[in-house]
Amino acid sequence: QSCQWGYDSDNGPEHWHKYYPIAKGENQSPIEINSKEVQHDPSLPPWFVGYDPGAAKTILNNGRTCRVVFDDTFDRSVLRGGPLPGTFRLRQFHFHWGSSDDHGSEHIVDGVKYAAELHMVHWNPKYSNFAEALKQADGVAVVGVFLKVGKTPKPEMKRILEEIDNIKTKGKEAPFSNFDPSILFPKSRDYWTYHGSFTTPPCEECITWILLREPIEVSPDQMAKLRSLSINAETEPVCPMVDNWRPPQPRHFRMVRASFQ
Ligand SMILES: NS(=O)(=O)c1ccc(C(=O)NCCc2c[nH]cn2)cc1
Ligand SMILES: [Zn+2]
Repeated sequence: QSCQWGYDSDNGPEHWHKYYPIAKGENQSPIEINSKEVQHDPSLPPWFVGYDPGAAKTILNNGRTCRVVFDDTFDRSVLRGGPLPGTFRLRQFHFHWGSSDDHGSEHIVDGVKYAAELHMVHWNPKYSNFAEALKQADGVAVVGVFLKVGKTPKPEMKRILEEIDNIKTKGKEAPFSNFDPSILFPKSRDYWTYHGSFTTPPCEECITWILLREPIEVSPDQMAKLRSLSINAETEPVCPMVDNWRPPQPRHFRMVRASFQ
């Protein structure tokens, strides 16, 4: 189907606006973070999470990313504080990564592209559901964590990467229980925050981004494992799931605030 968006030259980020006009909006994500231009705001409060490991449900390959889904039918796993008005419910987390270790993140910091970027997606329960929340400017909050390649594997990634063998192709899903995603956070809580959008179509401009300054470190083998996912269904020719990132979008008149000095 021609409007099936993706990351190839014929359906990638340069084409998205044809079916999803918001993609050319003035509050699009990702963006480049330039330390010299951020507004240091010491009054920005710390953010907190209270995640219930029992809320984890499944891990799936949707043909574009590897996503872990949580029960968000009540305030079971929540994010609050920081720039947010009230508590936001954790719905899912997923990743974006490159075809090699030198690129793959969506946000770029002072010219640095990380190998991957983890997005923890939360929505504002003052709206009746996620579909309603994504129509509101304060509807969604995403915590972004950069993945940097180093020698030491991140043991907390083990569970996720072990499941990958069961969800190699598009549409595959496996049970994924008893997982507290806060173990994936780095030590520091320092963050940048700005108002933006989904980095995938329809690119609604409903997201308060909270980007953690400190990357987590993963090993080359762990990155290779992510790259062993395929975008095709089981019956189709193999097509590796790599480079599922959107390039930076114009910042326009948006301010990026830093919680740290
Ligand atoms: N990369 S990201 O910005 O964190 C992000 C987070 C969540 C979604 C998502 O849940 N998409 C399906 C539901 C939907 C969105 N808009 C209309 N339906 C997409 C991208
Ligand atoms: Zn994402």
